[in-house]
Amino acid sequence: MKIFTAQQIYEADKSTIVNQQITSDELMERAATQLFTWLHSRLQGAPVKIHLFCGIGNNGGDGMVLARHLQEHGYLIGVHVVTYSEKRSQDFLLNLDRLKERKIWPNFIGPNDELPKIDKEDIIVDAIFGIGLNRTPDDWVIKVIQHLNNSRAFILSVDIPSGLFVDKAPKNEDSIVRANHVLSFQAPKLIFFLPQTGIYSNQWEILDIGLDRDYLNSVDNVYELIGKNEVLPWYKPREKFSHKGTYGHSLIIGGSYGKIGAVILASDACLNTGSGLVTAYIPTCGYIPMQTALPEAMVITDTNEKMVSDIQFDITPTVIGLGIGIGQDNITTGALKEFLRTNKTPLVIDADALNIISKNKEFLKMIPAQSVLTPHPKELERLIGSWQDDFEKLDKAKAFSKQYDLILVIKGAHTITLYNGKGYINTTGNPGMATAGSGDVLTGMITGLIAQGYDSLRATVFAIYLHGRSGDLAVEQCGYQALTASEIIDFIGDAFLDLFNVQEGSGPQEEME
Ligand SMILES: NC(=O)C1=CN([C@@H]2O[C@H](COP(=O)(O)OP(=O)(O)OC[C@H]3O[C@@H](n4cnc5c(N)ncnc54)[C@H](O)[C@@H]3O)[C@@H](O)[C@H]2O)[C@@H](O)CC1
Ligand SMILES: [K+]
Repeated sequence: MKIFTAQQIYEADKSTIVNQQITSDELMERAATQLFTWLHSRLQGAPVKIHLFCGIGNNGGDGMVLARHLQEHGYLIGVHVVTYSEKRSQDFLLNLDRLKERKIWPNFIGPNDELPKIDKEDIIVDAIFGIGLNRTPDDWVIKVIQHLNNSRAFILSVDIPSGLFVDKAPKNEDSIVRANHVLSFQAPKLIFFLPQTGIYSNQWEILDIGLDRDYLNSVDNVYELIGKNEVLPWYKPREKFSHKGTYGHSLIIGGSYGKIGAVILASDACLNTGSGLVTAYIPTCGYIPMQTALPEAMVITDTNEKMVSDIQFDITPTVIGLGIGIGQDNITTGALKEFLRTNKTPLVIDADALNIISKNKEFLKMIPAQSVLTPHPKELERLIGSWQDDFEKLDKAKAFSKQYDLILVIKGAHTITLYNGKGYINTTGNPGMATAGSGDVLTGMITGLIAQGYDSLRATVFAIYLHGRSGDLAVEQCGYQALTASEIIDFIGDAFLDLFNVQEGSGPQEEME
């Protein structure tokens, strides 16, 4: 599902008006009627007080239309207009008049006015600012926003929580409405998925307001939301006359004394994702545990007992997963340098291999093009430097990925894969997956898909989806706290099966938890 910039949404708005031969007022009516239908189907006429806080732009206009429909259906409403500017939009004014015609007199709030009393049992509709916000609201408007947040009433935000920008980071966190629920028009917004701004939308939902399909389909979007609908077409069915060689040979290089488990997890995940063969390359201390824990995997041992010291093997792997549990000893750093100097096989690089590379940036040029890097936030910072906010992080990460022609994964609640100037935002997964070894499992899964012939970008995005889905299915059985990396592996098969389950799923249309 595409994610659009504010500019693209305004363009879609315009082309809808032209191609569907409607007025902007009719489009607003359509959007706000959807808001009303949503609310009405849940409230069923309940005598709860609904406070509508409206701005003076089109977001406020939506609020005005909603107020009219609510009043026509007998709801108990209070309409408050936050008059933060003289430049009121035409459609706002039109709908203000329509309210007045129905003898509804809004309460106009200016800089020095007393704020209305809100009970915690009331409902607030937040239609102060939408995607048109272009600077931090004035201090008195921030006070109004704080008043809403402090009321403890349920807040329903129209389009986005007021105070958030669509394409940049907010400057003052007090200036943002903390929405319990957001009804967003037509398409999800990037801010829902970034850690700094996502916290303001507890839940979000998309209302399809029928914007021009042709225009939306033709738009070149930077970010895409990845759910089942996006990954399912990529799935490669197994051929009847295939054999294990058809599905590639993955080599997992890593491990050190005390960290052999990481390689076991990655290798196990790799096998469960469908890699035809898996070989682990580990220090000798790991030989027995590895062979015992995972009889399906083959093992090549380093000459060093406790760490990887000299990477030598006589197999021809399809892909190599590198760095899990490998440590950062100088000996291992030297081995990594030697290995990278001659290696031509695509890599999936994780954990301490990333840390070693961060300390030796000259190694970056030796990584084969379109290899995959899977840093967690600290590792990412070591690679690309620090950032001011999530938007700068994305820009820096995109530039890094372009510079070295690498696929860069930004792990988080919504893991984002960056490549070639584009970003793929994952929708599966849950906080139970923030657990030891979860990343090793992901590395094994990405490696396993590349082994089977998925191109590196699709393999990465698909594996991240499946990894999250495995975690979501696992958590239903064991709960958040008891979810371990091994449990995630146990559910990889179910995550594959779930791709073909049409009743359930984790499409991006679903509400967030
Ligand atoms: N584009 C679409 O598809 C549709 C948009 N609609 C609504 O229209 C909204 C966008 O409306 P607008 O573009 O009028 O913008 P907003 O209603 O978000 O903001 C109002 C205006 O205030 C001004 N402003 C920005 N920051 C300010 C600040 N800090 N202090 C004072 N004034 C400030 C700007 O001129 C801005 O246009 C959407 O979020 C949505 O709710 C809907 O009516 C349905 C159709
Ligand atoms: K809003």
